[in-house]
Amino acid sequence: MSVRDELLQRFLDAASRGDEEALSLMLSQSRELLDQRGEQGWSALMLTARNGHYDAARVLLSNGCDTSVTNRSGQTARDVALFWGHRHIARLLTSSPGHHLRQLLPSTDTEEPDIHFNREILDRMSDRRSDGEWLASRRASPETVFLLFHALSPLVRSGAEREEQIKLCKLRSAAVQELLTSSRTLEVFLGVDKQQQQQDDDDDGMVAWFALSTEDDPTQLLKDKDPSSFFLQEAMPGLLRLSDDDAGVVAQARSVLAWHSRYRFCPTCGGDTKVEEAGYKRTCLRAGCRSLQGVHNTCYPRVDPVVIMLVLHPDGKQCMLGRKKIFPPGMFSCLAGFVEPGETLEAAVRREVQEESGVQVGPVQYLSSQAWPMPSCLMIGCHCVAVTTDIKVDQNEIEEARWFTRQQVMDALVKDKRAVFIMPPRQAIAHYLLKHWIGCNANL
Ligand SMILES: NC(=O)C1=CN([C@@H]2O[C@H](COP(=O)(O)OP(=O)(O)OC[C@H]3O[C@@H](n4cnc5c(N)ncnc54)[C@H](O)[C@@H]3O)[C@@H](O)[C@H]2O)C=CC1
Ligand SMILES: [Mg+2]
Ligand SMILES: [Mg+2]
Ligand SMILES: [Mg+2]
Ligand SMILES: [Zn+2]
Repeated sequence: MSVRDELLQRFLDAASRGDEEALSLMLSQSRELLDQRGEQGWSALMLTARNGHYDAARVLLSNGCDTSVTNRSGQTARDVALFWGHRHIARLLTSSPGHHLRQLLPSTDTEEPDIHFNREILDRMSDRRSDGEWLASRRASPETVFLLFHALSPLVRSGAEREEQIKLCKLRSAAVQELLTSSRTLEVFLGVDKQQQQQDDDDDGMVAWFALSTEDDPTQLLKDKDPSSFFLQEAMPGLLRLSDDDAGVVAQARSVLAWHSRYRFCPTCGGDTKVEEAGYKRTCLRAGCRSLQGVHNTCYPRVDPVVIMLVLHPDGKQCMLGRKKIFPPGMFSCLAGFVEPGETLEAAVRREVQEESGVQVGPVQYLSSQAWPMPSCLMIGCHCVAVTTDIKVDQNEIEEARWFTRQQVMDALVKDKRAVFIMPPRQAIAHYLLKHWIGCNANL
């Protein structure tokens, strides 16, 4: 008997005896044993089903075992369980493949999280974007709020309450008259204040917000404005210092402005473009350009979908986090990656995890999303369950990836002195994915 056959025999014997520990141990050393069949074409799962070993069958299932495999008589493990009267095991095997891994996913019936960049204090009123007259009246109103940007950085000042917090400078019509008429200014209509709108549904009472992006020399501009104001230097972590209200507005404004800065010319023919729909469209000026026929998505602000996922260990007690080289020392976060064309979210999660960590993923579950305006990502937050556990990182993308226990995540969350890693900041959806997983355990 070869070494391989001997190993398989030992594995099948453990299944016949219902020895869960031996099964787990052997699988952790050689996963390919999982669906292999012995002399009579019987797999380990069939043997647990034959002998009524419920827990051992669960161990095999939680490792991602294939329930559709048949023996030489064409019976599946479920058929075997029914034949020998083990109804509870038959029921276990009736559930869809991956059912047991699926049970490890946290519940999703929660409120939408109020995380950074996600708050919507403005009603975008897209139907007004082409109403030139109305826009002109809003531009002239003394109530209207103008946010100033230079090179995608908002004009801000230090917050009064907390030193680390910064506030958007909300300029009034009188302060931006010159900018409004300058050809070096780009204007985007952001919407109207929702709160104000509720109090007063008269059109003239609406407080409109605009973003103005200027190419003028910022030092010159600042001279005659509030001396304590400044253009925020680094988007990361600078934008994380905004209040939740301000962050939501910046997410919208910065993404649209970033699109303008990258799509100045028509991506279809390279021609000049003109800005329309209050900053929400760029139309090619070259007659006959293909982008003028039908709906061309390059004419509208772009969003890049990115999946971000907390990978759960099949034992349900650990999760995988990774480190990029650019992260602050000690910080570990969820893996993430751009969705590729022609890919579902689930496929993108499986591919990115496999690429970056070598781990294979089974069930995937969406939780919630976050706008991430660096420059225009939509973070799609998911939990997923791994079916393999050996980590082999892609050094180009990730410096290190590790499994962390719930306790280790808890310690990091409360910044306990025993913490072995630093959590991603509370403003990132990665933080929320971790917190949600921890919160779902009633024992903690
Ligand atoms: N809010 C949060 O908690 C987090 C947000 N993020 C954001 O998600 C983004 C994507 O995550 P990564 O791990 O960097 O993605 P990734 O794992 O797909 O790798 C990025 C690399 O892939 C290439 N790439 C492929 N498609 C691309 C596309 N459509 N646009 C740009 N580059 C593309 C580039 O070479 C890039 O350097 C980050 O840039 C970051 O802004 C990332 C982690 C946490
Ligand atoms: Mg990647
Ligand atoms: Mg990545
Ligand atoms: Mg990628
Ligand atoms: Zn064109």
